[in-house]
Amino acid sequence: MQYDHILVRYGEMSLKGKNRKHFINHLKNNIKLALSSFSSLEYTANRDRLFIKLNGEDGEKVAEKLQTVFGIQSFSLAIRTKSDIEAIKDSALQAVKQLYKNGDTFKVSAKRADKSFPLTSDQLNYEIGRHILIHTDGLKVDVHHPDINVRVEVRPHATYIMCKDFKGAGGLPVGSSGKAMLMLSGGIDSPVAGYLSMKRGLEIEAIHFFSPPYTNERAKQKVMDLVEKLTEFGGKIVLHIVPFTEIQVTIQQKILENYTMTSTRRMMLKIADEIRKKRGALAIVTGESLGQVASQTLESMYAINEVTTTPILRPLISMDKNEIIEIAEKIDTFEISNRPYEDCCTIFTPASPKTKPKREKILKLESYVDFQPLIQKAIEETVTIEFPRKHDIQEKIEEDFENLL
Ligand SMILES: Nc1ncnc2c1ncn2[C@@H]1O[C@H](COP(=O)(O)OP(=O)(O)OP(=O)(O)O)[C@@H](O)[C@H]1O
Repeated sequence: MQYDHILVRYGEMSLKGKNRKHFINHLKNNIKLALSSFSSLEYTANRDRLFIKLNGEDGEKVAEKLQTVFGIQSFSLAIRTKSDIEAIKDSALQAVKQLYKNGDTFKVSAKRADKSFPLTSDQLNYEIGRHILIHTDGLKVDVHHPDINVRVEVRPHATYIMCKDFKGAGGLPVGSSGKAMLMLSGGIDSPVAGYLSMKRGLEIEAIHFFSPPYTNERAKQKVMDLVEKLTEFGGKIVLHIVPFTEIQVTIQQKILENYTMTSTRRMMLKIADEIRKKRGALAIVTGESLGQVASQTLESMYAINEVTTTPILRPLISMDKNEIIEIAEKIDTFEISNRPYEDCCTIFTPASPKTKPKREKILKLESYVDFQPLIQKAIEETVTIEFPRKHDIQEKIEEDFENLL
């Protein structure tokens, strides 16, 4: 007997009383997007579960994709049957027969969402367990550490039998906490910051500052590949590529050398905030971690942050570099970030940037330069790209189709 459904258990959001519907809708849409290459799937959701009908799609392959979707606590491959004790016993037996090997142990964990069902959960455990024992060889009961846990959920319209469970990605559905702008360099940290904000339910739009000819097309491609990778955790991501050369060159020419880095960061933040307003987001996310480099001391953050009152979210603030790298490896961005193409900050970094810049001093230094027209021009010339790009989806569908043949 083949698995014909996947039963999804919601994560933390099931705690959030009034917002539940809103969370479930986001989750359902995100799941549909993540599984869009499996065209036969059908979805239904209720207050505590989401059901995916496989309609012949490969359950294991669907499960692999589902594991990256935030807002899922766990999910199981399931067999759906009638809510009738004989049908349940028979399906449970078939499910176990597919899985067990000689010497394995099992237990039955039955739950009734339908309290009018004539047997209690304990009676169900007993009846189903007995049936399995009678009709198999070399299988024993172990209620504490079984090799196979046969979960049975009796619902009013059907019963689901599950022996194969998967851990979900946890967190909240992307988009359910609103939208923020992610300042994305080509480095290791900012993609990880993006991933962690998505985990807490934020939809992100990425902003990258690009300084041709000082930075080349491959540096831009690296950022696009990072965005593409992040879409695996939450569907669509818009990337804004801001031409930054004129501003950086002006800073080099007009600002005291050891304050150029502070000024560069301030200009980036100002522009990011303007784009944020246009795009209707409520926060800016960065990959800063306290004390990691000159621009990330508390004094630097104080001087840089002065340009906006918008909340700046720094999910990595308390993390050590090796902890950040561990996540980057897990989410598969580390290798992309490690490609050798430099971004605009690396190239323009002064020999000895001020680690404790003074806010008053940078304000004074910048007051001699009219940055506003340059900022406006950079915003007007910003290029916006949506990921995953349409042709990527088409290619993916074609690739999957070829694999089927
Ligand atoms: N070219 C850029 N475009 C967009 N955001 C940037 C750029 N450079 C830096 N940032 C933002 O500023 C943060 C701090 O950058 P910085 O270069 O000081 O630190 P980092 O530890 O090297 O960060 P990362 O590994 O993300 O590059 C980055 O995490 C990112 O959010």
